[in-house]
Amino acid sequence: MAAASARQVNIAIIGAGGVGKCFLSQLEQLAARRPSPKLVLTYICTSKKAIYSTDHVAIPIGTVSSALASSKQAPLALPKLVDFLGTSGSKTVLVDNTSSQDVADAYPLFLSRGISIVTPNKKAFSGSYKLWQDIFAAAEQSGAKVYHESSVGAGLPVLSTLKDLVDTGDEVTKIEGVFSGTMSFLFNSFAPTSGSGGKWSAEVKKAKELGYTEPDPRDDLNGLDVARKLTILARLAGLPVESPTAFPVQSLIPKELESVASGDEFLEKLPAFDAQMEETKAAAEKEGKVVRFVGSIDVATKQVKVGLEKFDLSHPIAALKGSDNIISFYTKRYGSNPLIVQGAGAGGDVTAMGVTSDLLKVLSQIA
Ligand SMILES: NC(=O)C1=CN([C@@H]2O[C@H](COP(=O)(O)OP(=O)(O)OC[C@H]3O[C@@H](n4cnc5c(N)ncnc54)[C@H](OP(=O)(O)O)[C@@H]3O)[C@@H](O)[C@H]2O)C=CC1
Ligand SMILES: N[C@@H](CC=O)C(=O)O
Ligand code: NA
Repeated sequence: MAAASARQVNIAIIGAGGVGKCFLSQLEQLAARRPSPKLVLTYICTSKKAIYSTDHVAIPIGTVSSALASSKQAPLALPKLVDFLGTSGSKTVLVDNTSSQDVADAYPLFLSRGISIVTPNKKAFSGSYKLWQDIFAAAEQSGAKVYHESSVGAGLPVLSTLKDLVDTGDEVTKIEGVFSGTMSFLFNSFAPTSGSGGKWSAEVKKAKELGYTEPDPRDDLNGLDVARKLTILARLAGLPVESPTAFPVQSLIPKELESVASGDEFLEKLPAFDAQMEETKAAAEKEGKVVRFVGSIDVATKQVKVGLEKFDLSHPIAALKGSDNIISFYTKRYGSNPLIVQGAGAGGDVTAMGVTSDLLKVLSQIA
């Protein structure tokens, strides 16, 4: 076991993809800017490779990408990782930059061993309601912290805003808007309020290249990514939604492509179905409107829904740009003028910013 240090916090990272790489760069800057507590990276892995030493020696953050590429170490199995981190002698924060359900399922184990968690991964908080309860019960029992701001609206202050509304005694009646950076980008470029727009399948490819989509873009196009976000928001607003499939969710996956084997094969075959989305766009245009992918939670009636809707060209949802999300909170205090959060809802840097700011919140409480 390494020597304990009160002013040292160990960091363990799972996942070094689009968001993970941006987080590493923000962590390096943070560690350089803030000498105390000393932030020490002791473990990092992808799905196949890892870097760590049994005596928890600091891994130089700046060289992680090349060191991971040449590493011969395999990742520790999750229960072994819990033991490894739990016996370091220092407070530890796990940063989960994957979209893995297996990692998410292990959160109660990490938390019960006093390991705090920050993550943009939606799976833990939008899986079964039991997992949600187990996570917060484990954190409560051990005092470990868990923050997941980037699981909704990337780095935008969506969860912190909702939590503040609820904690200060406001009554949230409705939450609605555009919750997907990918869907926002797709419809803003495929069906813009002026001009003709690009081909649907080409825009889907672009969204993936820009790092907006889930690792498998079908998880965005089938509406499940938005359904997961609404599940998280509904639970925080006090509705014990059982799962993201417990309410109506519209999928934009063509029927014929529902069973293709991989995301890559899906992208290859998608151009043959561009006409379907063109029809949807033309139907809205006939009414002088544009089509957008939105979601809403009606707290009073307990209704949650996700899907396509048509909007007048002057509507704020129609006028969004790039990967912007717009989320309106209707509450008793705010009356008929909702509190609105708007800005980029996807992308490595803005997502990592939410994770880094969560890390700062944890540090302020544990170090
Ligand atoms: N991209 C965005 O704009 C946003 C993303 N998010 C969330 O951030 C998370 C990461 O997204 P992103 O960086 O784009 O995804 P990427 O696919 O780019 O990266 C995922 C990383 O996780 C690793 N990984 C996956 N499964 C495991 C596992 N079981 N054990 C260890 N490592 C694993 C992958 O390793 P390998 O390469 O070996 O497979 C890869 O390094 C997701 O949960 C996503 O929903 C949230 C908000 C916005
Ligand atoms: N794929 C997601 C990423 C952020 O959650 C999105 O496009 O919004
Ligand atoms: Na957020």
